Amino acid sequence: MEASLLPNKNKIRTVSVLGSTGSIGCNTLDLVARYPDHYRVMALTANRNVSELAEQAIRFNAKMAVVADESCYQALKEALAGTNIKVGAGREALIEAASLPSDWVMASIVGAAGLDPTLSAIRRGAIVALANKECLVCAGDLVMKEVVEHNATLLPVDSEHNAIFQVFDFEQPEKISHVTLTASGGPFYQMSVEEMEKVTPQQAVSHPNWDMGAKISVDSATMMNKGLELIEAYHLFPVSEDKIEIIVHPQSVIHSMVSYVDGSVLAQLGSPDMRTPISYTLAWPERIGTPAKQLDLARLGRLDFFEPDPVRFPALKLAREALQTGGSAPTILNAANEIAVHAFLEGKIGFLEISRIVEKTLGVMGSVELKCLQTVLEIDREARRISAGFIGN
Ligand SMILES: NC(=O)C1=CN([C@@H]2O[C@H](COP(=O)(O)OP(=O)(O)OC[C@H]3O[C@@H](n4cnc5c(N)ncnc54)[C@H](OP(=O)(O)O)[C@@H]3O)[C@@H](O)[C@H]2O)C=CC1
Ligand SMILES: CC(=O)[C@@H](O)[C@H](O)COP(=O)(O)O
Ligand SMILES: [Mn+2]
Repeated sequence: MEASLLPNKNKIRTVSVLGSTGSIGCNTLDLVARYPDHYRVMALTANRNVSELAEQAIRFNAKMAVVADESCYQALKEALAGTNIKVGAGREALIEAASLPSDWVMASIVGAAGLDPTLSAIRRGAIVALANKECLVCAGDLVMKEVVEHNATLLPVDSEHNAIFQVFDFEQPEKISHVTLTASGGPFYQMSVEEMEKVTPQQAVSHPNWDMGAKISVDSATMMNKGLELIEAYHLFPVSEDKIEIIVHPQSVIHSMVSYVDGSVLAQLGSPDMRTPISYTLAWPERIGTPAKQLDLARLGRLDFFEPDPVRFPALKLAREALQTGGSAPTILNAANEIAVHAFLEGKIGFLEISRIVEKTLGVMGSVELKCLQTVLEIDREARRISAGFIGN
């Protein structure tokens, strides 16, 4: 039986948050802070944000705080001087943080950089709340194999996958006709290609419904986010690629749906606040209260749905084709996308170049079988090198 969060059962769940200074990390700690009798923090990690990490580590009395960027080590050491908090920096320290024996780990580092630490948590059989979708996109088969081998529990945090998880009948998957991922369409859903040509990073990170980190916000704007989520859903749930549909639903109220052979459609709804899906994984298998606003459907009045437009949003097609191709194609897609999004955020390329660079990189690199993690890391590195070569060309 898992740790109980019901009053009087008095069992504390220890938690580590990888990527604690980000949007998901801060929302996770916001919930943890609301239940001081139920949760204790073990490890917290960031990339470079020393001041936020140190403040969190002190506030939650963490056992360990780690920055991925080694040049930030001294600053973190100084910020935590006089405390008992162990300080670390670099990849090895990140893995050490993930390996501390917490019951529950939030995997919320952005990008493929989260793969190694997430695997460390999986390999010790922890309950892993997975926000870091890129690690499933670049190494889904290998990650899921390790989950089974190490008897880890993987709980989807991504709002769509968390929704599906809540309504998916794992006892009879053959009775599922298809699953439908909802997409907001992002900030540019009404724009023409000509208009999208000129959008700025600031416009792209202004998501209409969700408050998220810069990278995923740009992914939502290109709709690559939904492409990554298609691949994520394929690995998380026992459904084939052709049974995963995408529909644009601009209000982000229905977070996703599962359709059954008898015509029933089960959906999870809620106001767009990540504390709802995070709480579902934090308290799992129970539920806890969150400050997310209760839905007021009468006030909302209407819910809209559209077919996605593959011409203005080519990323969707690229991701589906990469999943169909299999092997290393999704790894290449993910790495090239990370490089292109970063270049866009730095003002080096235009918005429409993001998908073009991903397409060109996939065109140059053929797909190979992903036999082991080493191959994933090599393909990831090569795709980053090749896609970086397209920037400015
Ligand atoms: N935000 C959301 O609502 C949702 C996010 N997700 C997914 O969750 C993940 C996190 O997203 P989000 O919280 O928005 O991202 P943020 O950019 O807000 O936060 C990312 C976190 O990862 C850390 N980080 C960044 N780069 C590295 C690195 N190279 N090595 C180690 N740590 C690093 C950051 O540290 P620092 O602060 O020092 O830079 C920060 O703590 C992504 O995979 C995203 O797709 C999924 C669904 C919803
Ligand atoms: C909150 C969350 O899960 C994001 O992935 C969100 O879904 C992004 O919105 P889009 O539907 O615009 O991609
Ligand atoms: Mn999502």
